[in-house]
Amino acid sequence: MGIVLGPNRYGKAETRLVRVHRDGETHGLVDLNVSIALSGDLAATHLTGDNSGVLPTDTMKNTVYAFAGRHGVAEPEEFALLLARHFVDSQPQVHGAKVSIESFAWDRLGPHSFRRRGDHVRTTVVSVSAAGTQVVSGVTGLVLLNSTDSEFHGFVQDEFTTLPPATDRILATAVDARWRHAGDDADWAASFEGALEALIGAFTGTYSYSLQQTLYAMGAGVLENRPEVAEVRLALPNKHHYLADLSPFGLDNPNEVFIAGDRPYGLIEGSVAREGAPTATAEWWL
Ligand SMILES: O=c1[nH]c(=O)c2[nH]c(=O)[nH]c2[nH]1
Repeated sequence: MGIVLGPNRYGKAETRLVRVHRDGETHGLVDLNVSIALSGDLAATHLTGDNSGVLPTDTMKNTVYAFAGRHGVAEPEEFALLLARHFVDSQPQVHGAKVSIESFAWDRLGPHSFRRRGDHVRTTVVSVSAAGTQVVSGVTGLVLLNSTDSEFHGFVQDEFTTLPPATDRILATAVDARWRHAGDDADWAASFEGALEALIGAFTGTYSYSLQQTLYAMGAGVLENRPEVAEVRLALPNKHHYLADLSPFGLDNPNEVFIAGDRPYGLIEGSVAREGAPTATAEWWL
């Protein structure tokens, strides 16, 4: 029986970096969680423990801090590109680099005071290899709710179906969205803000007959507003809200009192792409 080493990669996960940009009295703050995964000629260390081609993950962590000091940290996409290209260009045995960054936003309270924004997290995943350079931006944990303009009926009924048709329900989700850029050069800040606005606008502006329909509208909204984006992928948990039965208390409930469900939840996932856009050069998501 032959045994072979399969695909592998390694790197430092979740390097936490806070960078203060001191511009006189007024400071800027960048707060990142950086994960690096390198792939390439790594068979020797797996098969014999020969580490001559292994750049320590500790060095990768140091590189994050060194680059933050030397170059500053502007947009996460830019910082991820800088790191990914560095590892592929400087290490002949490294053929692919994937740098994933979570960015935590801080709102300004004063020239040097900040309050961490508690809701969504901005994400980026940059992949550099001979196949190309791919930049994916995204957002996770963006919790949205419409208290009306959502229906769900006309669905399949089988012997196990008990769900009543809904003609006026709450639609709520925690958006996990990623969008793949056609190129590797963009105004990353404007692109992110525009995509976020398009996602929110499509969620709030769609009269929905299913979360699937809302998902498509959100993906299409990003593509319509952001020409630099090639494909949008979304994972939308359906945060169910169940109408509370108040009849035991002699009360009616005209769609006002709800039980916020926790689990299980519906999970609606899908991709919306621009026809003719460049295809992905690295595995990304879904
Ligand atoms: O928007 C919805 N899509 C579904 O597929 C589904 N299934 C379900 O039970 N409720 C819902 N709601």
